[in-house]
Amino acid sequence: MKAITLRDVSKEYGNVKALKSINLEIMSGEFVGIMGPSGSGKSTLLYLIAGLEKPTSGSIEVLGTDVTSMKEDQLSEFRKNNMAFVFQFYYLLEDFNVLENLTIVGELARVKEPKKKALELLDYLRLSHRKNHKPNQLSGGEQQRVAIGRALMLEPKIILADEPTGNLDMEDSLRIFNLFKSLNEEKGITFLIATHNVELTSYFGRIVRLRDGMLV
Ligand SMILES: Nc1ncnc2c1ncn2[C@@H]1O[C@H](COP(=O)(O)OP(=O)(O)OP(=O)(O)O)[C@@H](O)[C@H]1O
Repeated sequence: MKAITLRDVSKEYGNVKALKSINLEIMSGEFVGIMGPSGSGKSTLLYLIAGLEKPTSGSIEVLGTDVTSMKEDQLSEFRKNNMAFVFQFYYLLEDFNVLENLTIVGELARVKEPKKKALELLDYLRLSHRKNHKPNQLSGGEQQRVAIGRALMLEPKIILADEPTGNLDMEDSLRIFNLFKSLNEEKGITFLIATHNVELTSYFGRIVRLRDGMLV
């Protein structure tokens, strides 16, 4: 099944052409890297797929649905049911502990038994012993695992990650990629990961390379 299809997608910011006529197809269950120099359009590509930005021209289908023509409220519902975004900065709620950071998301999305689900995920992420800690009491790698746990609360079919290891050392980066890979293999989640880190390329089943907004 096709997870993501881009047809002739371009994105301009004023007179900056961030993406130029991109055609791309990602199948469900793929583990894909997006690589390319700074400013080549990696983040823009992910934001367009998530529907956080609209393309200037072209169309994007996610799991058979055209996200470019959807209204904002439909789109946020669609996103919530299908996609999660993982960022370089973790954006955790600093005043809440780890368990609460997960349960709050579950409650907002009306997940069944959010606390039970959060505890199961923390166990899976090997973070149970940190559940009562606040984010600032955790290492960068642990904070990113919490952010991933929060993303997993909504059982996404697709995870879009923008430089998810950008703030981490090599050891923590490998741990995050091993986690992504097991989620891909065990739960069939499709991954699209933008990264600069060439040491992580061996994880990818396929690499999409961008230069100056074009696929190369
Ligand atoms: N909101 C915006 N307004 C104006 N220009 C933008 C905006 N977002 C991105 N751009 C421009 O679009 C181009 C592509 O940016 P993008 O962030 O997608 O690249 P990137 O490959 O993710 O870079 P990096 O690796 O540095 O994060 C750049 O020239 C950037 O300056």
